[in-house]
Amino acid sequence: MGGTQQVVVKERANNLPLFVTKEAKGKLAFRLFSSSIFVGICLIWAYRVANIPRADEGGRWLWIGMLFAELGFGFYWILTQAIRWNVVRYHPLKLNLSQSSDDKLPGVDVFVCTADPVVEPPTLVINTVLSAMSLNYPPEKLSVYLSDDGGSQLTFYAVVEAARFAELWIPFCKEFNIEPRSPEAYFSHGFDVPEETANTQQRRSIKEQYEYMVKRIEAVINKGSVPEEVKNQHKGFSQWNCNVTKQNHQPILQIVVDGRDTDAVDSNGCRLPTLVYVAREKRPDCSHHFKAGAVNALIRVSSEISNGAIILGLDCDMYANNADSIKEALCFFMDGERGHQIAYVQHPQHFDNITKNDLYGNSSPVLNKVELHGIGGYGAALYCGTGCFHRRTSLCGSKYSEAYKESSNWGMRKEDKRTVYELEEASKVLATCGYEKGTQWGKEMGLVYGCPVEDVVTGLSIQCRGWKSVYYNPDNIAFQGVAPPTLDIALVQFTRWSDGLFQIFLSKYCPFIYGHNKIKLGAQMGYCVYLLWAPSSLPHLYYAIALPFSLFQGIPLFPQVSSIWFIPFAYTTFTLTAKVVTDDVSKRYHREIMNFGSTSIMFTVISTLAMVNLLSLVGIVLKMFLWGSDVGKLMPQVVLFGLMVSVNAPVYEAMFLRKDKGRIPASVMFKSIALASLAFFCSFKVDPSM
Ligand SMILES: O=c1ccn([C@@H]2O[C@H](COP(=O)(O)OP(=O)(O)O[C@H]3O[C@H](CO)[C@@H](O)[C@H](O)[C@H]3O)[C@@H](O)[C@H]2O)c(=O)[nH]1
Ligand SMILES: [Mn+2]
Repeated sequence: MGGTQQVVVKERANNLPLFVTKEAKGKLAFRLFSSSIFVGICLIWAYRVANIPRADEGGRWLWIGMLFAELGFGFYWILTQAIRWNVVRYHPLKLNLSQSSDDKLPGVDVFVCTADPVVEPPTLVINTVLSAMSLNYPPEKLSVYLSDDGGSQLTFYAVVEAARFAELWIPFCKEFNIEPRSPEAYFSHGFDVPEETANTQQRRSIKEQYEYMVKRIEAVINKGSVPEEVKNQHKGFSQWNCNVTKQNHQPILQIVVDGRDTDAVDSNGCRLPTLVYVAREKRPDCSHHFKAGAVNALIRVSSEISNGAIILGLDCDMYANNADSIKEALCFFMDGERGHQIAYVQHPQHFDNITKNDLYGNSSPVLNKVELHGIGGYGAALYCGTGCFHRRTSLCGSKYSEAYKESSNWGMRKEDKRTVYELEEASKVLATCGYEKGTQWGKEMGLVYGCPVEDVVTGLSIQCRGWKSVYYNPDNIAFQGVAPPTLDIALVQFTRWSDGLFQIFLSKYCPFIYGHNKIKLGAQMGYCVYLLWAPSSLPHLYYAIALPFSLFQGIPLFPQVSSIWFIPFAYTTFTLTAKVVTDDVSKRYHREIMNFGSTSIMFTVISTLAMVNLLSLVGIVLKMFLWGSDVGKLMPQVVLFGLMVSVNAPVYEAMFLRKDKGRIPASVMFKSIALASLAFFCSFKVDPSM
């Protein structure tokens, strides 16, 4: 081949597309179906408005309430259509990327956040760290940072142990190409190979080493402090003087593995990735902004040490499952045509502890498999906090510009001649409390402060600076986390999210205002599906309350089955989402039985509603059988009501039948019976005609 020809071939290889976009199947069918539902909704609204009872008729206010509830349902439904209308999927073309050489690849910094050694045990944290260190990527371009908001030397001790174990674990992972890359997940899933191969022997030996390490760490945790002889083995421990507490300490920072060091090698003699432990400064009089503050400190610290152009953020329980996830993400960022527009690539949150029936609805299949693709179709994938690859520049506040297309010299890393000590001291300054004063950190730079769901609002502000984002949900799951295993933890999490998301809607970040002319209308609507998640519960609540009362008082709220007006109602299926339906009666989460067991106010609400339904049911049955009352004209309500009562079955069971510790406590039960009876008999007085 002549010289010119060679150049042409090379150029073409560089210009190969690195990802493709595919539209979801069945788009037309969906759009037709969706339009027909819209017609149904309009008919329901028309029916409600046209049939409002006169002031002298019963049930006027109940009816007007229904009108508002159905307007609410309908508008929310319209918002949800925005994220189903245009579902697209992006597919990376990894083989095309592998045609460009390693030295073109950008540096990648992985951030792992932990906050408390009790709630988030150090062995869990180091499994995430180890899984990140062993990702398939050139080690001299990979750095892992652990942010420890617990400021705990127990966690630091576990990290020191993990660094040593990494020397065995990384070559093992790469030699046998195993997945998942978290040792705990790998060994606990029982990958038993029948015949004695080199792999089995080596696996057994590494498993032993792993278990031995876990034992050592647990012994130290049980003791509550690190023994003197262990402390003497690593200079890092000297940073914990007697004044260090979780809320009050100087910045603590230790480069545990220095990736520049040619002597930092694994058992095969290959270089190790950089590993850094950071506990940013904490002072009682200085707000630390939770995870957002921790991530922003890491952004600065990492810019001093490795300055990777790509940042992967992981919660401490999200281990890497797919070993090639970095290269897949790079396909999006490095695509010659569109890559320069992309600020981040978000993976869904997957959990490895989901039970068969997904008792608390944690796996959110509609969200992960449809909606997030749908909003991603507008180039506006949500940033969900964990499992997300960011471009450093866009995360640090820069505006998008076409000029990025020309200037993508990813591979460069500046030569740094400073000693580890000098580097550590320079980095500590960036992790002090005072550093952010008077700067744009927490506003235009880094993660946005002041909202419990800092991630979503940060993603929105990045998009409003002109960037695009990609949602990517590969079959080979990239990251796996831990879903809340009890109902109250799950509810607290949902409350924090729905509350925080609604705050965004009410703030200056409301997508319709903040995103106006900056992101597409469909994306604005899509954001609002989540931001209005909390108020969207109000129409549900109204249905749950109005239905039993109206039924007991004999007020029809729906057209009779024989009426033509019944058709649109039957078509829209406004039933309550049956997240709690399970007939399993075993005790623990893995045996899939609901765990109430606490006196949380949320359980009082749930059981009071269930009691209102139950009392009405008793009332209706009495009316029918004792007084021979005709419930024919109430048929649609009776059906809906029957569904509602059956959805509540686990609640009745937990109140009256169960004896285990997960039952609804007696105090909650009595409270809810009292409240429900009160509400019930008040309504009884209001309408003496029944
Ligand atoms: O002061 C804090 C508090 C939390 N974290 C870390 O933040 C992560 C998420 O906290 P967690 O308690 O697990 O909350 P989740 O509800 O599971 O988090 C989800 O929701 C958050 C927004 O509410 C996102 O930031 C998370 O990425 C997302 O996984 C964990 O790694 C924590 O260690 C800190 O580093 N510092
Ligand atoms: Mn979590």
